[in-house]
Amino acid sequence: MSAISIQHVKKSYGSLQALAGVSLEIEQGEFFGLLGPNGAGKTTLITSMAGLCKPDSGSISVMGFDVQKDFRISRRQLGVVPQELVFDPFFTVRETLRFQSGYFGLRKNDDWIDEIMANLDLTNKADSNMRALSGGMKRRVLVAQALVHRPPVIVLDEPTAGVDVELRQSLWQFVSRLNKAGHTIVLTTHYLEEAESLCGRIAMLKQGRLVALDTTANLLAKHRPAGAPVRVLGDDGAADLEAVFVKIMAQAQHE
Ligand SMILES: Nc1ncnc2c1ncn2[C@@H]1O[C@H](COP(=O)(O)OP(=O)(O)OP(=O)(O)O)[C@@H](O)[C@H]1O
Repeated sequence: MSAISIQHVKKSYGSLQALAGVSLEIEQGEFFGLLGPNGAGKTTLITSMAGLCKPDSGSISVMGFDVQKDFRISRRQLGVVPQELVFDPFFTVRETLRFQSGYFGLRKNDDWIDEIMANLDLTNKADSNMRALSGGMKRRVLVAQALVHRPPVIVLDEPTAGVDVELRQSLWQFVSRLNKAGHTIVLTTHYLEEAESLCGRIAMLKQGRLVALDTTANLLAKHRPAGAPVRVLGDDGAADLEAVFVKIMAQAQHE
């Protein structure tokens, strides 16, 4: 069974086609990258996976559960870290996480909440009000919120936008650990060096269409600019994937 199965998904907003028929299987245990320029349809696809946006046609299942027909159980399989900073300013961090646990019917979740907070360096902010936190701290709480119900699949929509180096590193260490523990990770990011070093497989979207889908290693090998030296993945921290991305997007323009 795939972690996420996307079949022929189409979605339009008025005359704008945000998803033009996307099919994609993400296997359990993958660290999967969903890349594409602004407006490519990444967030629309993610909100559709979470059952929060209803495709015009096609279907999506998460861990075998259809997101429309089995909304509640499929939603439990998924932890989504949204792109926008959404929070209730009157709750403390701990209250926010308890409230989120309650949303999933979980009581007595404090041990896990403590563990998540410790991993995200939030412990000393546990009793701070959300409105008093910096943007980066709020983002950590969003990540924590996505994890309270221990979902097997974790989707991160640009989690490192506007985040400092330290949080990025601790966030990636934590997410990598979750991946090693068996969680499936789906990541969208505009930081291609992050995708290159973290993701085993990558899909690229452009104007609602899938224009590339392969392992990161294959994408790098196949689309390497002619004459460029072959390098070990990530050996100097340079974003080779950026050149690949630009090339694939330019090719897609002419199709
Ligand atoms: N609620 C909405 N109403 C109208 N148009 C929308 C809505 N949500 C998204 N769109 C449009 O659908 C297209 C895809 O948007 P989406 O947010 O999925 O792209 P994205 O790949 O996540 O972009 P970004 O990298 O900027 O976050 C865009 O052209 C966007 O303007």
